[in-house]
Amino acid sequence: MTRLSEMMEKQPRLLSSKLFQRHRQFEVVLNRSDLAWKEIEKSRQRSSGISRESETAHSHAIQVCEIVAVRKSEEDDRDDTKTGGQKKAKQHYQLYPHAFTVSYVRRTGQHRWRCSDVTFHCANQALCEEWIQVINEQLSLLASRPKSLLVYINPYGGKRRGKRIYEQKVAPLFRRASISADVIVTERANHARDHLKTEANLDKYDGVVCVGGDGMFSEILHGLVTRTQTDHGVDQNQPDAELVPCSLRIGIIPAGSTDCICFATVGTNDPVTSALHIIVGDSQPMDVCSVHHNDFFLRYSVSLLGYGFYGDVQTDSERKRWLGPARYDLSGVKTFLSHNYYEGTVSFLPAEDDVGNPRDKLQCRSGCHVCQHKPSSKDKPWEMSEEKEKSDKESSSGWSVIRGKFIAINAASMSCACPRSPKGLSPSAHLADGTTDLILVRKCSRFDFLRHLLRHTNKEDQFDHSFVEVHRVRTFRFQPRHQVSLGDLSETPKKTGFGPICSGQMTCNYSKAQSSWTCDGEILPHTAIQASVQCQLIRLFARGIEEQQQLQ
Ligand SMILES: Nc1ncnc2c1ncn2[C@@H]1O[C@H](COP(=O)(O)OP(=O)(O)OP(=O)(O)O)[C@@H](O)[C@H]1O
Repeated sequence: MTRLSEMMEKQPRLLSSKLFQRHRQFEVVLNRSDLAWKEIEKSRQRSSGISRESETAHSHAIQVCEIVAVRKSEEDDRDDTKTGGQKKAKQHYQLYPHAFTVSYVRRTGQHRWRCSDVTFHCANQALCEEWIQVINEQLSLLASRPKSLLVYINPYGGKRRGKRIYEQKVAPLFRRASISADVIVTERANHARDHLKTEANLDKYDGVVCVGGDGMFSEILHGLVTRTQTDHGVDQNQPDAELVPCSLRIGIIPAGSTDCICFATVGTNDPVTSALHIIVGDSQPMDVCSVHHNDFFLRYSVSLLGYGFYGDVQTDSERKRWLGPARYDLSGVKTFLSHNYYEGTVSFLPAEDDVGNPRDKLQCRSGCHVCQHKPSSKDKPWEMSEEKEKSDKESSSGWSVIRGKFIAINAASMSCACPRSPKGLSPSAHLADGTTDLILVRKCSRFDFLRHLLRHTNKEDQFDHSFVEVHRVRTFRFQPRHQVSLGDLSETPKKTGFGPICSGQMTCNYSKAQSSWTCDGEILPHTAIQASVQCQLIRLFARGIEEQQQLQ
Protein backbone atom coordinates (compact mmCIF):
# COMPACT_ATOMS: atom_id res chain seq x y z
CA MET A 1 0.00 0.00 0.00
CA THR A 2 1.43 3.42 -0.91
CA ARG A 3 1.96 6.02 1.82
CA LEU A 4 -0.87 7.98 0.23
CA SER A 5 -3.37 5.13 0.31
CA GLU A 6 -2.23 4.26 3.80
CA MET A 7 -2.89 7.73 5.12
CA MET A 8 -6.14 8.07 3.23
CA GLU A 9 -7.45 4.81 4.55
CA LYS A 10 -5.91 4.26 7.96
CA GLN A 11 -5.66 7.57 9.78
CA PRO A 12 -8.75 9.27 11.21
CA ARG A 13 -10.04 11.87 8.76
CA LEU A 14 -10.68 15.42 9.78
CA LEU A 15 -12.25 16.27 6.44
CA SER A 16 -12.86 14.44 3.21
CA SER A 17 -14.56 15.85 0.10
CA LYS A 18 -14.78 15.48 -3.64
CA LEU A 19 -13.25 18.66 -5.04
CA PHE A 20 -12.09 19.87 -8.44
CA GLN A 21 -8.62 20.78 -9.49
CA ARG A 22 -8.10 21.81 -13.15
CA HIS A 23 -11.43 20.23 -14.28
CA ARG A 24 -10.54 16.91 -12.73
CA GLN A 25 -12.28 15.53 -9.73
CA PHE A 26 -10.22 14.49 -6.73
CA GLU A 27 -10.93 12.87 -3.43
CA VAL A 28 -9.29 15.28 -0.98
CA VAL A 29 -8.55 14.05 2.53
CA LEU A 30 -7.16 15.88 5.54
CA ASN A 31 -5.97 14.20 8.70
CA ARG A 32 -3.71 15.49 11.49
CA SER A 33 -0.47 14.87 9.65
CA ASP A 34 -1.24 14.99 5.91
CA LEU A 35 -3.32 16.55 3.20
CA ALA A 36 -3.78 14.19 0.27
CA TRP A 37 -5.67 14.26 -3.00
CA LYS A 38 -6.28 11.42 -5.41
CA GLU A 39 -7.98 11.60 -8.78
CA ILE A 40 -11.29 9.80 -8.60
CA GLU A 41 -11.52 8.62 -12.19
CA LYS A 42 -8.04 7.12 -12.14
CA SER A 43 -8.62 5.20 -8.95
CA ARG A 44 -11.68 3.60 -10.57
CA GLN A 45 -9.51 2.62 -13.50
CA ARG A 46 -7.04 1.07 -11.12
CA SER A 47 -9.70 -1.10 -9.53
CA SER A 48 -10.57 -2.33 -13.01
CA GLY A 49 -6.99 -3.42 -13.57
CA ILE A 50 -5.24 -0.37 -15.03
CA SER A 51 -1.64 0.24 -13.98
CA ARG A 52 -0.76 1.52 -10.54
CA GLU A 53 1.46 4.23 -11.96
CA SER A 54 -1.52 6.18 -13.23
CA GLU A 55 -2.65 6.43 -9.62
CA THR A 56 0.56 7.97 -8.35
CA ALA A 57 0.71 10.31 -11.35
CA HIS A 58 -2.51 11.94 -10.18
CA SER A 59 -2.27 11.63 -6.44
CA HIS A 60 -0.35 13.75 -3.99
CA ALA A 61 0.26 14.01 -0.28
CA ILE A 62 1.81 16.86 1.61
CA GLN A 63 2.54 17.06 5.29
CA VAL A 64 0.40 19.47 7.26
CA CYS A 65 3.56 20.75 8.99
CA GLU A 66 4.86 21.79 5.55
CA ILE A 67 1.76 23.77 4.57
CA VAL A 68 2.69 27.44 4.41
CA ALA A 69 -0.85 28.83 4.36
CA VAL A 70 -4.39 28.35 3.07
CA ARG A 71 -6.52 31.12 1.66
CA LYS A 72 -9.71 31.77 -0.27
CA SER A 73 -8.67 31.74 -3.91
CA GLU A 74 -8.42 34.91 -5.93
CA GLU A 75 -8.84 35.14 -9.68
CA ASP A 76 -5.03 34.88 -10.04
CA ASP A 77 -4.92 31.52 -8.29
CA ARG A 78 -7.01 29.87 -11.00
CA ASP A 79 -4.59 27.63 -12.86
CA ASP A 80 -6.69 27.26 -16.00
CA THR A 81 -6.82 30.95 -16.84
CA LYS A 82 -3.01 30.88 -16.92
CA THR A 83 -2.88 27.83 -19.15
CA GLY A 84 -5.20 29.12 -21.82
CA GLY A 85 -8.34 26.97 -21.45
CA GLN A 86 -10.41 30.16 -21.14
CA LYS A 87 -13.86 29.07 -22.34
CA LYS A 88 -13.87 25.70 -20.64
CA ALA A 89 -12.50 27.28 -17.51
CA LYS A 90 -15.27 29.90 -17.45
CA GLN A 91 -17.96 27.24 -17.62
CA HIS A 92 -16.21 25.27 -14.93
CA TYR A 93 -16.04 28.23 -12.55
CA GLN A 94 -19.69 28.97 -13.07
CA LEU A 95 -20.45 25.43 -11.89
CA TYR A 96 -17.84 25.42 -9.10
CA PRO A 97 -17.33 29.07 -8.16
CA HIS A 98 -15.85 28.59 -4.66
CA ALA A 99 -12.19 27.76 -4.26
CA PHE A 100 -9.34 27.68 -1.79
CA THR A 101 -5.58 27.61 -2.37
CA VAL A 102 -3.07 25.72 -0.26
CA SER A 103 0.56 26.92 -0.37
CA TYR A 104 3.06 24.27 0.62
CA VAL A 105 6.75 23.37 0.62
CA ARG A 106 7.99 21.58 -2.50
CA ARG A 107 11.49 20.09 -2.67
CA THR A 108 13.24 20.81 -5.95
CA GLY A 109 16.60 19.07 -5.47
CA GLN A 110 19.96 20.19 -4.04
CA HIS A 111 18.14 20.81 -0.73
CA ARG A 112 16.23 23.71 -2.27
CA TRP A 113 12.65 24.35 -1.25
CA ARG A 114 10.01 26.28 -3.14
CA CYS A 115 6.53 27.42 -2.24
CA SER A 116 3.92 25.78 -4.50
CA ASP A 117 0.18 26.35 -4.72
CA VAL A 118 -2.67 23.94 -5.29
CA THR A 119 -6.23 25.23 -5.77
CA PHE A 120 -9.39 23.19 -5.14
CA HIS A 121 -12.85 24.19 -6.40
CA CYS A 122 -16.31 23.26 -5.23
CA ALA A 123 -19.92 24.32 -5.70
CA ASN A 124 -20.63 24.95 -2.09
CA GLN A 125 -19.38 28.07 -0.30
CA ALA A 126 -19.85 26.60 3.17
CA LEU A 127 -17.73 23.58 2.22
CA CYS A 128 -14.97 25.82 0.86
CA GLU A 129 -14.96 27.86 4.07
CA GLU A 130 -14.95 24.72 6.19
CA TRP A 131 -11.81 23.51 4.43
CA ILE A 132 -10.04 26.81 5.03
CA GLN A 133 -11.09 26.85 8.66
CA VAL A 134 -10.09 23.25 9.44
CA ILE A 135 -6.69 23.57 7.73
CA ASN A 136 -6.07 26.82 9.61
CA GLU A 137 -7.03 25.13 12.88
CA GLN A 138 -4.44 22.42 12.20
CA LEU A 139 -1.80 25.02 11.37
CA SER A 140 -2.52 26.89 14.59
CA LEU A 141 -1.74 23.70 16.53
CA LEU A 142 1.84 23.78 15.22
CA ALA A 143 3.31 25.51 18.24
CA SER A 144 6.85 25.70 16.88
CA ARG A 145 5.85 28.13 14.10
CA PRO A 146 6.92 31.73 14.66
CA LYS A 147 4.29 34.47 14.56
CA SER A 148 6.47 37.47 15.18
CA LEU A 149 10.07 38.03 14.09
CA LEU A 150 12.77 40.64 14.54
CA VAL A 151 14.70 41.01 11.27
CA TYR A 152 18.12 42.63 10.87
CA ILE A 153 19.32 43.40 7.34
CA ASN A 154 22.93 44.22 6.54
CA PRO A 155 22.54 46.40 3.42
CA TYR A 156 26.27 46.14 2.67
CA GLY A 157 26.79 42.36 2.98
CA GLY A 158 27.90 40.35 -0.07
CA LYS A 159 26.81 42.06 -3.27
CA ARG A 160 24.76 44.61 -1.30
CA ARG A 161 21.53 42.84 -2.19
CA GLY A 162 20.33 42.09 1.35
CA LYS A 163 17.48 44.60 1.35
CA ARG A 164 16.24 43.61 -2.08
CA ILE A 165 16.46 39.89 -1.29
CA TYR A 166 14.41 40.39 1.84
CA GLU A 167 11.78 42.61 0.22
CA GLN A 168 11.35 40.58 -2.96
CA LYS A 169 11.83 36.98 -1.85
CA VAL A 170 11.26 36.74 1.88
CA ALA A 171 8.76 39.37 3.03
CA PRO A 172 5.99 38.15 0.63
CA LEU A 173 6.32 34.61 2.04
CA PHE A 174 6.22 35.87 5.63
CA ARG A 175 3.08 37.86 4.76
CA ARG A 176 1.47 34.83 3.17
CA ALA A 177 2.18 32.80 6.32
CA SER A 178 0.77 35.63 8.51
CA ILE A 179 4.10 36.21 10.20
CA SER A 180 4.66 39.78 11.36
CA ALA A 181 8.18 41.16 11.11
CA ASP A 182 9.85 44.23 12.59
CA VAL A 183 12.70 45.10 10.23
CA ILE A 184 15.88 46.96 11.16
CA VAL A 185 18.27 47.87 8.35
CA THR A 186 21.65 48.22 10.06
CA GLU A 187 23.44 51.55 9.84
CA ARG A 188 26.88 50.47 11.03
CA ALA A 189 28.88 47.39 12.00
CA ASN A 190 27.70 45.96 15.35
CA HIS A 191 24.39 47.83 15.17
CA ALA A 192 22.43 44.54 15.32
CA ARG A 193 24.64 43.11 18.08
CA ASP A 194 24.31 46.19 20.29
CA HIS A 195 20.57 46.51 19.70
CA LEU A 196 20.05 42.88 20.71
CA LYS A 197 22.31 43.21 23.75
CA THR A 198 20.47 46.09 25.31
CA GLU A 199 17.52 47.68 23.55
CA ALA A 200 15.48 45.04 21.78
CA ASN A 201 12.26 44.01 23.51
CA LEU A 202 12.77 40.30 22.95
CA ASP A 203 9.57 39.24 24.72
CA LYS A 204 7.65 40.39 21.64
CA TYR A 205 9.33 37.92 19.29
CA ASP A 206 9.52 34.22 18.50
CA GLY A 207 12.81 34.52 16.66
CA VAL A 208 15.50 36.75 15.22
CA VAL A 209 16.32 36.75 11.52
CA CYS A 210 19.63 37.81 10.07
CA VAL A 211 19.85 38.89 6.43
CA GLY A 212 23.54 38.88 5.54
CA GLY A 213 26.61 36.69 5.66
CA ASP A 214 28.55 34.88 8.37
CA GLY A 215 29.79 38.15 9.86
CA MET A 216 26.23 39.35 10.30
CA PHE A 217 25.23 35.99 11.80
CA SER A 218 28.09 36.35 14.27
CA GLU A 219 26.71 39.74 15.35
CA ILE A 220 23.30 38.21 16.03
CA LEU A 221 24.89 35.28 17.87
CA HIS A 222 26.91 37.58 20.13
CA GLY A 223 23.99 39.93 20.76
CA LEU A 224 21.56 37.15 21.63
CA VAL A 225 23.92 35.00 23.73
CA THR A 226 25.23 38.01 25.66
CA ARG A 227 21.72 39.31 26.28
CA THR A 228 20.58 35.90 27.55
CA GLN A 229 23.53 35.66 29.97
CA THR A 230 23.01 39.22 31.21
CA ASP A 231 19.31 38.56 31.79
CA HIS A 232 20.22 35.44 33.82
CA GLY A 233 23.13 36.99 35.74
CA VAL A 234 25.78 34.73 34.14
CA ASP A 235 29.31 36.14 33.88
CA GLN A 236 30.64 35.40 30.37
CA ASN A 237 34.19 36.14 31.52
CA GLN A 238 34.31 32.94 33.54
CA PRO A 239 35.60 30.19 31.24
CA ASP A 240 33.88 27.54 33.41
CA ALA A 241 30.48 29.26 33.52
CA GLU A 242 27.62 27.12 32.26
CA LEU A 243 25.88 29.43 29.82
CA VAL A 244 22.09 29.66 29.60
CA PRO A 245 20.67 28.53 26.23
CA CYS A 246 18.94 31.23 24.18
CA SER A 247 15.19 30.88 23.98
CA LEU A 248 14.80 32.65 20.62
CA ARG A 249 15.73 30.81 17.45
CA ILE A 250 17.85 32.44 14.76
CA GLY A 251 16.97 32.38 11.06
CA ILE A 252 19.61 33.05 8.42
CA ILE A 253 18.65 34.53 5.07
CA PRO A 254 21.91 34.18 3.12
CA ALA A 255 22.99 37.49 1.57
CA GLY A 256 26.72 37.65 2.21
CA SER A 257 29.87 36.69 0.39
CA THR A 258 30.42 33.83 2.83
CA ASP A 259 27.29 32.02 4.02
CA CYS A 260 28.84 28.90 5.52
CA ILE A 261 26.59 28.65 8.59
CA CYS A 262 23.50 28.66 6.39
CA PHE A 263 25.03 26.08 4.01
CA ALA A 264 25.99 23.77 6.88
CA THR A 265 22.57 23.86 8.52
CA VAL A 266 20.22 23.99 5.51
CA GLY A 267 22.34 22.41 2.76
CA THR A 268 22.02 25.31 0.34
CA ASN A 269 22.43 29.09 0.25
CA ASP A 270 19.03 30.10 -1.01
CA PRO A 271 16.90 32.86 0.58
CA VAL A 272 13.54 31.25 -0.32
CA THR A 273 14.56 27.90 1.20
CA SER A 274 15.69 29.65 4.38
CA ALA A 275 12.45 31.64 4.58
CA LEU A 276 10.43 28.43 4.29
CA HIS A 277 12.43 26.74 7.06
CA ILE A 278 11.59 29.74 9.24
CA ILE A 279 7.90 29.63 8.34
CA VAL A 280 7.48 25.90 9.12
CA GLY A 281 9.20 26.54 12.46
CA ASP A 282 12.17 24.21 12.09
CA SER A 283 14.56 23.95 14.99
CA GLN A 284 18.20 22.90 14.75
CA PRO A 285 20.20 23.02 17.99
CA MET A 286 23.76 24.19 17.64
CA ASP A 287 26.89 24.16 19.79
CA VAL A 288 28.73 27.38 20.50
CA CYS A 289 32.39 27.46 21.47
CA SER A 290 33.26 30.19 23.98
CA VAL A 291 36.79 31.53 23.68
CA HIS A 292 38.67 33.12 26.59
CA HIS A 293 42.06 34.57 27.34
CA ASN A 294 42.61 33.81 31.03
CA ASP A 295 39.45 35.13 32.72
CA PHE A 296 38.60 37.42 29.88
CA PHE A 297 35.90 36.54 27.34
CA LEU A 298 36.98 37.03 23.73
CA ARG A 299 34.34 35.68 21.33
CA TYR A 300 31.95 32.90 20.45
CA SER A 301 32.49 30.54 17.54
CA VAL A 302 30.16 28.14 15.79
CA SER A 303 32.31 27.11 12.85
CA LEU A 304 36.09 27.55 12.62
CA LEU A 305 38.66 28.63 15.16
CA GLY A 306 41.91 28.58 13.21
CA TYR A 307 45.50 29.43 14.14
CA GLY A 308 48.42 29.42 11.73
CA PHE A 309 47.36 28.98 8.12
CA TYR A 310 43.73 30.13 8.35
CA GLY A 311 44.59 32.86 10.87
CA ASP A 312 47.20 34.22 8.48
CA VAL A 313 44.83 34.01 5.49
CA GLN A 314 42.20 35.96 7.43
CA THR A 315 44.68 38.59 8.65
CA ASP A 316 45.99 39.13 5.15
CA SER A 317 42.55 39.19 3.53
CA GLU A 318 41.35 41.89 5.95
CA ARG A 319 43.96 44.21 4.41
CA LYS A 320 42.55 43.49 0.96
CA ARG A 321 38.85 44.11 1.65
CA TRP A 322 38.66 46.41 -1.37
CA LEU A 323 39.19 43.31 -3.56
CA GLY A 324 35.86 41.77 -2.54
CA PRO A 325 35.48 37.98 -2.22
CA ALA A 326 38.55 37.43 -4.46
CA ARG A 327 40.71 38.54 -1.53
CA TYR A 328 40.36 35.11 0.12
CA ASP A 329 41.91 33.35 -2.92
CA LEU A 330 44.74 35.82 -3.16
CA SER A 331 45.54 35.70 0.55
CA GLY A 332 45.27 31.90 0.48
CA VAL A 333 47.92 31.63 -2.22
CA LYS A 334 50.16 34.19 -0.51
CA THR A 335 49.89 32.45 2.87
CA PHE A 336 50.53 29.07 1.30
CA LEU A 337 53.71 30.34 -0.34
CA SER A 338 54.87 31.95 2.93
CA HIS A 339 54.65 28.49 4.53
CA ASN A 340 54.94 29.63 8.13
CA TYR A 341 54.83 27.35 11.14
CA TYR A 342 54.30 28.26 14.79
CA GLU A 343 55.49 26.73 18.01
CA GLY A 344 53.27 26.17 20.99
CA THR A 345 51.47 23.78 23.31
CA VAL A 346 47.99 22.45 22.70
CA SER A 347 46.16 20.76 25.57
CA PHE A 348 42.70 19.29 25.33
CA LEU A 349 40.07 17.16 27.02
CA PRO A 350 39.02 14.42 24.61
CA ALA A 351 35.31 13.72 24.21
CA GLU A 352 33.90 10.34 25.26
CA ASP A 353 33.56 7.58 22.65
CA ASP A 354 29.76 7.85 22.38
CA VAL A 355 30.05 10.96 20.20
CA GLY A 356 31.99 9.04 17.57
CA ASN A 357 35.27 10.27 16.18
CA PRO A 358 36.28 12.66 13.41
CA ARG A 359 37.22 9.82 11.05
CA ASP A 360 34.16 7.60 11.47
CA LYS A 361 32.62 8.92 8.22
CA LEU A 362 29.28 9.50 9.99
CA GLN A 363 27.94 12.76 8.62
CA CYS A 364 25.74 15.04 10.66
CA ARG A 365 22.37 15.02 8.95
CA SER A 366 18.79 16.01 9.76
CA GLY A 367 17.73 14.15 12.95
CA CYS A 368 21.37 13.13 13.64
CA HIS A 369 21.37 10.50 16.40
CA VAL A 370 24.80 11.58 17.71
CA CYS A 371 23.49 15.12 18.32
CA GLN A 372 20.37 13.79 20.01
CA HIS A 373 22.52 12.35 22.79
CA LYS A 374 22.98 15.59 24.71
CA PRO A 375 25.45 15.01 27.56
CA SER A 376 24.02 15.57 31.04
CA SER A 377 26.21 17.34 33.59
CA LYS A 378 27.12 14.00 35.17
CA ASP A 379 28.65 12.98 31.82
CA LYS A 380 31.03 15.92 31.96
CA PRO A 381 34.40 14.77 33.29
CA TRP A 382 35.97 18.13 32.48
CA GLU A 383 33.94 19.84 35.16
CA MET A 384 35.57 17.69 37.80
CA SER A 385 39.09 18.20 36.55
CA GLU A 386 41.37 20.79 38.03
CA GLU A 387 40.81 23.49 35.43
CA LYS A 388 43.58 25.65 36.75
CA GLU A 389 46.23 22.96 36.52
CA LYS A 390 48.25 23.42 33.39
CA SER A 391 50.89 21.74 31.26
CA ASP A 392 52.28 18.46 32.66
CA LYS A 393 49.80 18.31 35.51
CA GLU A 394 47.06 18.42 32.88
CA SER A 395 47.96 15.04 31.46
CA SER A 396 47.26 13.40 34.82
CA SER A 397 43.77 14.97 35.02
CA GLY A 398 42.47 13.66 31.70
CA TRP A 399 44.02 16.39 29.58
CA SER A 400 46.25 15.48 26.66
CA VAL A 401 49.18 17.78 26.01
CA ILE A 402 50.95 18.17 22.65
CA ARG A 403 53.90 20.47 22.09
CA GLY A 404 55.23 21.13 18.64
CA LYS A 405 55.58 23.20 15.52
CA PHE A 406 52.31 23.62 13.70
CA ILE A 407 51.41 24.95 10.27
CA ALA A 408 47.75 25.00 11.27
CA ILE A 409 45.65 24.38 14.36
CA ASN A 410 41.96 24.23 13.48
CA ALA A 411 38.97 23.63 15.70
CA ALA A 412 35.93 22.82 13.57
CA SER A 413 32.67 22.87 15.52
CA MET A 414 30.81 21.88 12.35
CA SER A 415 31.95 20.35 9.07
CA CYS A 416 32.60 23.88 7.71
CA ALA A 417 31.35 22.60 4.34
CA CYS A 418 30.75 25.29 1.76
CA PRO A 419 30.05 25.21 -1.99
CA ARG A 420 33.82 25.35 -2.61
CA SER A 421 34.71 22.57 -0.18
CA PRO A 422 31.57 20.41 -0.05
CA LYS A 423 33.08 18.02 2.53
CA GLY A 424 34.46 20.80 4.68
CA LEU A 425 37.39 20.92 7.08
CA SER A 426 36.05 18.08 9.21
CA PRO A 427 33.45 16.14 7.22
CA SER A 428 32.16 14.19 10.23
CA ALA A 429 31.92 17.06 12.71
CA HIS A 430 28.50 17.48 14.32
CA LEU A 431 26.38 20.58 14.76
CA ALA A 432 25.12 19.83 18.25
CA ASP A 433 27.07 17.05 19.99
CA GLY A 434 28.93 19.33 22.42
CA THR A 435 32.32 18.81 20.78
CA THR A 436 34.74 20.38 18.34
CA ASP A 437 37.18 18.58 16.05
CA LEU A 438 40.71 19.74 16.81
CA ILE A 439 42.91 19.33 13.73
CA LEU A 440 46.67 19.71 14.19
CA VAL A 441 48.79 20.05 11.05
CA ARG A 442 52.43 19.78 12.04
CA LYS A 443 55.36 21.33 10.25
CA CYS A 444 55.81 19.56 6.92
CA SER A 445 56.93 20.35 3.41
CA ARG A 446 54.95 22.73 1.23
CA PHE A 447 54.23 19.86 -1.10
CA ASP A 448 52.76 17.75 1.72
CA PHE A 449 50.70 20.67 2.99
CA LEU A 450 49.38 21.21 -0.52
CA ARG A 451 48.39 17.52 -0.69
CA HIS A 452 46.53 17.95 2.59
CA LEU A 453 44.75 21.10 1.38
CA LEU A 454 43.73 19.53 -1.92
CA ARG A 455 42.05 16.68 -0.08
CA HIS A 456 39.47 19.16 1.22
CA THR A 457 38.12 19.34 -2.30
CA ASN A 458 38.15 15.65 -3.24
CA LYS A 459 37.02 12.38 -1.68
CA GLU A 460 40.33 11.43 -0.06
CA ASP A 461 40.74 11.45 3.72
CA GLN A 462 42.46 14.73 4.59
CA PHE A 463 43.50 13.33 7.98
CA ASP A 464 45.37 10.39 6.48
CA HIS A 465 48.83 12.01 6.64
CA SER A 466 51.60 11.40 9.17
CA PHE A 467 51.78 15.13 9.92
CA VAL A 468 48.04 15.54 10.59
CA GLU A 469 46.18 14.44 13.70
CA VAL A 470 42.59 15.05 14.67
CA HIS A 471 40.86 14.78 18.05
CA ARG A 472 37.24 15.23 19.04
CA VAL A 473 37.38 17.44 22.14
CA ARG A 474 35.14 19.34 24.53
CA THR A 475 37.62 21.98 25.49
CA PHE A 476 41.18 22.93 24.54
CA ARG A 477 43.88 25.44 25.29
CA PHE A 478 46.70 26.86 23.26
CA GLN A 479 49.81 28.49 24.59
CA PRO A 480 52.27 29.93 22.05
CA ARG A 481 55.91 29.19 22.78
CA HIS A 482 56.90 32.83 22.57
CA GLN A 483 54.70 35.32 24.36
CA VAL A 484 54.20 38.48 22.35
CA SER A 485 52.67 41.54 23.93
CA LEU A 486 49.36 42.90 22.64
CA GLY A 487 51.22 45.92 21.25
CA ASP A 488 53.37 43.64 19.12
CA LEU A 489 50.33 41.78 17.89
CA SER A 490 48.63 44.87 16.58
CA GLU A 491 51.66 45.68 14.45
CA THR A 492 51.80 44.50 10.89
CA PRO A 493 53.31 41.01 10.97
CA LYS A 494 56.89 40.92 9.81
CA LYS A 495 57.40 40.02 6.22
CA THR A 496 58.92 36.57 6.15
CA GLY A 497 59.89 36.40 2.53
CA PHE A 498 59.07 33.59 0.16
CA GLY A 499 61.24 30.50 0.32
CA PRO A 500 61.87 28.31 -2.63
CA ILE A 501 58.95 26.03 -3.35
CA CYS A 502 59.70 22.84 -1.41
CA SER A 503 59.08 19.38 -2.71
CA GLY A 504 59.23 15.85 -1.38
CA GLN A 505 60.23 15.68 2.26
CA MET A 506 61.95 19.06 2.39
CA THR A 507 60.60 21.48 4.92
CA CYS A 508 60.79 25.23 4.99
CA ASN A 509 62.10 27.16 7.95
CA TYR A 510 60.62 30.56 7.47
CA SER A 511 58.54 31.54 10.41
CA LYS A 512 57.37 34.48 12.46
CA ALA A 513 56.91 33.97 16.18
CA GLN A 514 53.12 34.02 16.30
CA SER A 515 50.08 33.76 14.13
CA SER A 516 46.59 34.97 15.05
CA TRP A 517 43.38 33.08 15.69
CA THR A 518 40.56 33.55 13.24
CA CYS A 519 37.27 33.00 15.01
CA ASP A 520 34.43 32.56 12.48
CA GLY A 521 36.14 35.14 10.30
CA GLU A 522 37.16 37.63 13.02
CA ILE A 523 40.74 38.01 14.24
CA LEU A 524 41.20 37.51 17.99
CA PRO A 525 43.46 39.92 19.90
CA HIS A 526 45.17 37.12 21.91
CA THR A 527 47.00 33.95 20.92
CA ALA A 528 46.91 32.17 24.30
CA ILE A 529 43.33 30.97 24.49
CA GLN A 530 40.98 28.47 26.09
CA ALA A 531 38.00 27.30 24.04
CA SER A 532 35.08 25.37 25.58
CA VAL A 533 32.13 23.99 23.70
CA GLN A 534 28.73 24.93 25.12
CA CYS A 535 26.42 22.14 24.01
CA GLN A 536 23.30 23.27 22.10
CA LEU A 537 23.47 26.87 23.31
CA ILE A 538 21.46 28.22 20.39
CA ARG A 539 18.82 26.97 17.96
CA LEU A 540 18.41 27.90 14.32
CA PHE A 541 15.33 27.86 12.11
CA ALA A 542 16.77 24.90 10.20
CA ARG A 543 16.67 21.10 10.33
CA GLY A 544 20.18 20.11 9.29
CA ILE A 545 20.88 18.68 5.87
CA GLU A 546 18.18 16.27 4.75
CA GLU A 547 19.53 12.86 3.73
CA GLN A 548 16.80 11.69 1.37
CA GLN A 549 15.65 14.20 -1.17
CA GLN A 550 12.04 13.35 -1.79
CA LEU A 551 11.26 15.40 -4.90
CA GLN A 552 7.72 16.46 -5.63
N1 LIG B 1 25.27 48.86 8.05
C1 LIG B 1 26.49 48.33 8.11
N2 LIG B 1 27.56 49.02 7.68
C2 LIG B 1 28.79 48.49 7.70
N3 LIG B 1 29.06 47.24 8.15
C3 LIG B 1 28.02 46.51 8.60
C4 LIG B 1 26.70 47.01 8.59
N4 LIG B 1 25.87 46.05 9.07
C5 LIG B 1 26.66 45.00 9.38
N5 LIG B 1 27.95 45.25 9.09
C6 LIG B 1 29.13 44.39 9.24
O1 LIG B 1 29.49 43.89 7.96
C7 LIG B 1 30.27 42.71 8.13
C8 LIG B 1 30.12 41.77 6.96
O2 LIG B 1 28.79 41.45 6.84
P1 LIG B 1 28.19 40.12 6.23
O3 LIG B 1 28.72 38.95 6.93
O4 LIG B 1 26.72 40.31 6.23
O5 LIG B 1 28.66 40.17 4.72
P2 LIG B 1 29.82 39.43 3.92
O6 LIG B 1 29.87 40.04 2.58
O7 LIG B 1 29.62 37.96 3.96
O8 LIG B 1 31.07 39.80 4.72
P3 LIG B 1 32.42 39.00 4.90
O9 LIG B 1 32.79 38.40 3.59
O10 LIG B 1 33.35 40.07 5.37
O11 LIG B 1 32.11 37.98 5.96
C9 LIG B 1 29.79 42.10 9.43
O12 LIG B 1 30.89 41.81 10.23
C10 LIG B 1 28.90 43.15 10.06
O13 LIG B 1 29.31 43.42 11.39
